[in-house]
Amino acid sequence: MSSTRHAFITGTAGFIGYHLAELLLSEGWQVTGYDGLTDYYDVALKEARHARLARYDGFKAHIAQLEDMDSVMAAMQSGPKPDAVIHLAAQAGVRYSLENPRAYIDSNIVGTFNIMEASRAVGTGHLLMAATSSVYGANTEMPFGEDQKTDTPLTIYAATKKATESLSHAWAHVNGLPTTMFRFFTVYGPWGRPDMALFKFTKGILEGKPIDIYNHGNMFRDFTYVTDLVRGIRGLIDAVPGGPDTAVAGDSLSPVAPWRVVNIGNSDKVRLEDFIDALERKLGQKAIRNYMDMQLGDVPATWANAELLQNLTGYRPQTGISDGIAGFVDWYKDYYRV
Ligand SMILES: Cc1cn([C@H]2C[C@H](O)[C@@H](COP(=O)(O)OP(=O)(O)O[C@H]3O[C@H](CO)[C@@H](O)[C@H](O)[C@H]3O)O2)c(=O)[nH]c1=O
Repeated sequence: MSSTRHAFITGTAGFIGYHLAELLLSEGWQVTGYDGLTDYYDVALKEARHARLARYDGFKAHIAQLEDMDSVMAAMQSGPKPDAVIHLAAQAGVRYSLENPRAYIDSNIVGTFNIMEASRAVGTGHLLMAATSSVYGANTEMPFGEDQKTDTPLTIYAATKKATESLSHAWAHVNGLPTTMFRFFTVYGPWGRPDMALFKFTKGILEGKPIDIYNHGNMFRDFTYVTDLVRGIRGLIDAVPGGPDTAVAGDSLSPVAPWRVVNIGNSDKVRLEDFIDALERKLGQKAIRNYMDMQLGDVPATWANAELLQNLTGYRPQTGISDGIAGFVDWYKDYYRV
């Protein structure tokens, strides 16, 4: 019998899914990717990520929508039974959910249920799915811990992700399917998303155009470097939730299901203005700053308590913003030849 491990990853043409797939492929895993290549942002960037994964023999991609249950099931049954299913595909982005809320219901609720159902049907050993730090919504107690209430989401985006935490808990209870939910904190780095702040700021500064800075720069984010993030996910793949007697210190493990939720964040509260200053230093160019008011749906601050991740995996993210920004800018200049 082959000892090669098999992962089914959704969103492999996306920012985080691409990085995770590359990490597992480099470790010798077989990876089945599933991605809808939606045009929420530049499809060429998504195709370029997939092209890099295609250099590995162990990678196979299925291009279809999450909402298409027949395709999800066929893809999941196409290879050996996955040791882990890691669901990272989503309609992402906080602000676009004000414009097009239905896209979030379709992709994040219906699509996530399809992944849950297919995971149960094939009997994977571990289902891992992305929620978001945005579920902490209007909470003000910092840092955000997994034991806090998350009953005040500020956008439909956050609400759909919170809903998937509830749906997956019930699913894990009913089916005994071990499930880990992640709450990510503003992930950034090479191959990043064009709708996110670092990409928009870098592009604007290099083109000599003004950059829009929300809430006059008076916001805080726990910026998490993508390489650190996928190392955290990698550790959690092997931290399969079991019964209540397997809980570690500070665990969010459910008393009635093999289910837990884990923050993956840098545990560092960075002021947006300081982040932009660091970007200017790396680029050697000043930004033209267009200060704006707070945007509807935005949270003023995020800051992760990452102790549970450390207790489960022995690892915690550690890249500071100057190294992280440098990693992004070097990639951006190389990829766009500027
Ligand atoms: C796009 C944009 C953002 N900002 C500000 C808002 C935030 O304080 C900060 C970072 O914004 P973003 O890079 O869009 O990230 P954020 O709002 O935290 O949301 C991200 O992080 C969330 C939490 O992990 C994810 O669920 C979202 O999918 C992801 O987009 O920069 C600006 O000032 N101007 C901008 O144009």
